[in-house]
Amino acid sequence: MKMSEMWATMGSTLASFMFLWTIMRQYCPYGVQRFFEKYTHRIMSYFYPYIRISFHEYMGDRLKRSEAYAAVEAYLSANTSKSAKRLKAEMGKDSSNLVLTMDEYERVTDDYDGVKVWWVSNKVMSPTRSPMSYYPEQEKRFYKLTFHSKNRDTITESYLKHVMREGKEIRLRNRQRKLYTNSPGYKWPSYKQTMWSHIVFEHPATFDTMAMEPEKKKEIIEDLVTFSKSKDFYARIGKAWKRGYLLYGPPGTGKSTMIAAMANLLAYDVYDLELTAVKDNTELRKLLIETTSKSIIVIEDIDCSLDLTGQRKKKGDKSSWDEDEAEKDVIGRKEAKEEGGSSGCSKVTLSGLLNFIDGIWSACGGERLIVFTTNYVEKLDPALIRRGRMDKHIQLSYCTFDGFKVLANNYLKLETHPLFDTIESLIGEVKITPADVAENLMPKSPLDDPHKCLSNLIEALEEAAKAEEMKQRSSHIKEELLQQNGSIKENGELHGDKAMNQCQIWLVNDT
Ligand SMILES: Nc1ncnc2c1ncn2[C@@H]1O[C@H](COP(=O)(O)OP(=O)(O)OP(=O)(O)O)[C@@H](O)[C@H]1O
Ligand SMILES: [Mg+2]
Repeated sequence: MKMSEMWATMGSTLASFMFLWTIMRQYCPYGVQRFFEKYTHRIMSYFYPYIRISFHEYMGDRLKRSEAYAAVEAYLSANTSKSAKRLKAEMGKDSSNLVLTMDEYERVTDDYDGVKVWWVSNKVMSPTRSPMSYYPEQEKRFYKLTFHSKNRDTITESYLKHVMREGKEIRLRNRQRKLYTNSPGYKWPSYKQTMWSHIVFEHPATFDTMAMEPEKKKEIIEDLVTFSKSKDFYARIGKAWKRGYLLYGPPGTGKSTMIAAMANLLAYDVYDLELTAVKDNTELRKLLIETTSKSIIVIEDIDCSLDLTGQRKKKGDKSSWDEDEAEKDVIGRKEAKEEGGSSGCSKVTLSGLLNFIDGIWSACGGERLIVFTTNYVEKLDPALIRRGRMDKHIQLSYCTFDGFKVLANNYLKLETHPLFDTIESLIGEVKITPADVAENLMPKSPLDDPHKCLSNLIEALEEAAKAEEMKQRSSHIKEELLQQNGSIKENGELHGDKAMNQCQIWLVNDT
């Protein structure tokens, strides 16, 4: 057979198939269509020099969107949306910019190392399998990649990896970060598979707006950035890619604010784990498995979460701040949680929590920070916070002059002011939290200028200094009285109380 005759035969066979196919699509039931489609493709593939790869949005019965499809979508939206003529517009992550992607049935070309490929965005209608479904058919979207068979190796071994890597990076950059909670306040719909519920994470805190010593801030930022870039290092040393942070200090010193700043620095999601709402260790593990990488798992106020505090009831504990206040606060918080009705039913144990942090399951996912916060670090079980579990311990403390300058810049846009000297000398003498400084710097009316706000702060500092002095004098007098009575050892409590009453009377008369 001559060459020209062969082409003619092939052409007419293909034309017949195309004609048959068109008729089939219009008049035949879906099953018959699928049968003919299958065989048409087989015959065509003998003559067709191109290879096609499909990326379906949903594979089989899986409810989860295919990651490969999402990566291709992101890649095409960034790389080829300029050449596409029909585009879809969707709201971007901060609801202010539009993201453009290829519209259905649109076709674009891409060039990779001199190799040309074609992408088509497509969809088919297929019958729904669920008898409960209201709709008889459902849309199935997919992207189809076409390339010449001579470039098979370049595309399958290199180009597709490039598309996946770039697509995932674009998705990470563009995604809306989420704040997850397992709080029982949310009612889980029965069909919901996950125990986490989420909202968009939009906390404005950054390390720039955090009031703390510049060197400490720099050290923490470097630690975090190094961690986020250490995938290979962790793999080499055979350790799961995660890091524990313990943030401790008095209330209002910025522990929660720092978690938000960490999440913003690394662009991580935040999982706020309410331990008292977790039924038992199994549920805790389930929650852990459901967390994704690039995230911070937070357990706030770990000391009051459960009975994990070991030495809490030990007498004579010295805490870094007022111990009476501390004791009252622990009990107060614990009671408050119990009133909420959840604390009583949790069976999570210390060993369950330790397993959560560094057990075998904690390695799945990778690139995760685990952060505990507490007001009472010395009351925690040492096993819980030993290095290796909580790798970095960060103390957040009362406001320093450096911290004040950051807040003055945040709240009043001031870098210097004649009243700064007074504040510098006062702030070194008193214990005032950044939260209190911030509150004083906040203008209370439209008429409040920076001078007025700084004067408010000076007033608060002077009051705090006076209170501090009173406290010191009273404890000094108390000590003296106890020594005079010489009965500290035998009956310290009774004499101590009497002495305290006496000294309070003297102080009142004094002032
Ligand atoms: N170091 C800080 N830098 C900037 N702002 C701070 C800082 N500390 C506290 N603040 C301000 O005070 C408010 C309360 O701080 P935050 O909730 O972070 O304190 P906390 O240490 O978590 O307290 P708690 O122990 O009661 O949970 C924040 O909204 C923030 O505006
Ligand atoms: Mg907090």
